[in-house]
Amino acid sequence: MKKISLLGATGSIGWQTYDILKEQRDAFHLVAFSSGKNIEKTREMIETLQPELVSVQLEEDALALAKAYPQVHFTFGAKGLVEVATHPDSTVLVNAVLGSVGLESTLAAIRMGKTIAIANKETLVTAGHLVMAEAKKYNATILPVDSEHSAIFQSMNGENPKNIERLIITASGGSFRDKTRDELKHVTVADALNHPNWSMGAKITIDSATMMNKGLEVIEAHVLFDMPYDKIDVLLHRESIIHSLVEYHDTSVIAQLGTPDMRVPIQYALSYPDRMPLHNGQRLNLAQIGQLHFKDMDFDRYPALRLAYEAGRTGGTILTAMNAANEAAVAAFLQGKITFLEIDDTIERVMQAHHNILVPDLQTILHVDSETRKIVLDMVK
Ligand SMILES: NC(=O)C1=CN([C@@H]2O[C@H](COP(=O)(O)OP(=O)(O)OC[C@H]3O[C@@H](n4cnc5c(N)ncnc54)[C@H](OP(=O)(O)O)[C@@H]3O)[C@@H](O)[C@H]2O)C=CC1
Ligand SMILES: CC(=O)[C@@H](O)[C@H](O)COP(=O)(O)O
Ligand SMILES: [Mn+2]
Repeated sequence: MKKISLLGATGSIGWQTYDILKEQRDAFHLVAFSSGKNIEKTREMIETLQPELVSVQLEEDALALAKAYPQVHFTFGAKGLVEVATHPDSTVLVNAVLGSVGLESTLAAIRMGKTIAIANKETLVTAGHLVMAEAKKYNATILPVDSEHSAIFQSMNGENPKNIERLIITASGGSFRDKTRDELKHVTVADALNHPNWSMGAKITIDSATMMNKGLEVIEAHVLFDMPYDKIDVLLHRESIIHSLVEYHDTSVIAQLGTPDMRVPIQYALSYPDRMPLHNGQRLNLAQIGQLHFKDMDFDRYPALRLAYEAGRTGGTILTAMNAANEAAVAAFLQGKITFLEIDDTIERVMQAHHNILVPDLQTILHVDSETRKIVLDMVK
């Protein structure tokens, strides 16, 4: 029985993790979870899985829940995320919280030697060097949940990493893949949230439309698999059936395929190195699909991907600045404060003005993160 802590339980990844935990009660037990402001889902998860510890974003919600569920311990805010991540009984942390807010709790769990199943890519982008160094120091295993990185991880199974020629990360192209850049001037939030293949949280769906999601994923791959940026390519693949590929020196290419269902990489990270049947999983029928499509990436069409490669190759606090600028700009777009094309412009302006620090410590990263958010708030008001 693996004992699990879960951050971001009420989100898209968190709720799909809940789906797995409900179906696999003999294998997994949820001891602690965090949610944000969605109290209805928080209550459902408490009643179904009966954890010992729950953290919510607001103190008033924690107090109200404590009255309703006296057998559960409640906490809240940033310290609540750390308490859930470091619950003494859990050996695995699933980090499915949104944004760089997940960084400190991840580091705290790593320092306890826990296995980290990480969906929260912003943590790896903003402080990848710290996360991986601490994981090495404390012998903590980091397992990818992001579909592309799970695919790469699975395609590297049993292989010697020194034989890898390059990683090929697939990209669906997002909500606006059939539009020219000129046609993006007047797109709406509702249009942007309409992803062709995946049902995901709002922020990552917008990232997918700007291609910043792929930019974050290139950096995430560099961090997780220790690959140089000139050996990480992005390939447009409309159907999201091939989740990513690894090419080897002998020209062999190994890929992982499947219907687009995030429960597959979530469950694989939980059951690793074993596999389990997936409840109501839809099997891949390639004959029925008929054709798969591929296209080279166009960096002029998707400048956010170019910016991410630039930040990745530079390294240092520019990664934190880029990530925080993106988080703040996407939030501003979702609130109707800026247009879709202003997301890229905002990130580029922040990056151009940034004074880079090459090997930042945690305090520097947290400072750059909060200062960048203030700069963007000022730019968009
Ligand atoms: N969705 C997907 O298919 C994929 C997502 N990912 C990554 O996984 C992570 C989560 O994405 P997704 O599930 O889509 O996001 P969602 O927005 O759907 O969920 C985010 C979760 O984090 C909680 N949360 C948000 N802000 C805070 C905060 N300040 N303090 C505490 N909790 C907070 C939310 O709580 P509440 O809703 O209760 O307010 C919710 O539980 C992201 O890093 C994303 O890039 C990676 C691959 C695929
Ligand atoms: C499901 C998942 O892992 C997302 O990150 C997904 O990759 C988004 O799709 P695209 O960014 O390829 O549009
Ligand atoms: Mn992904």
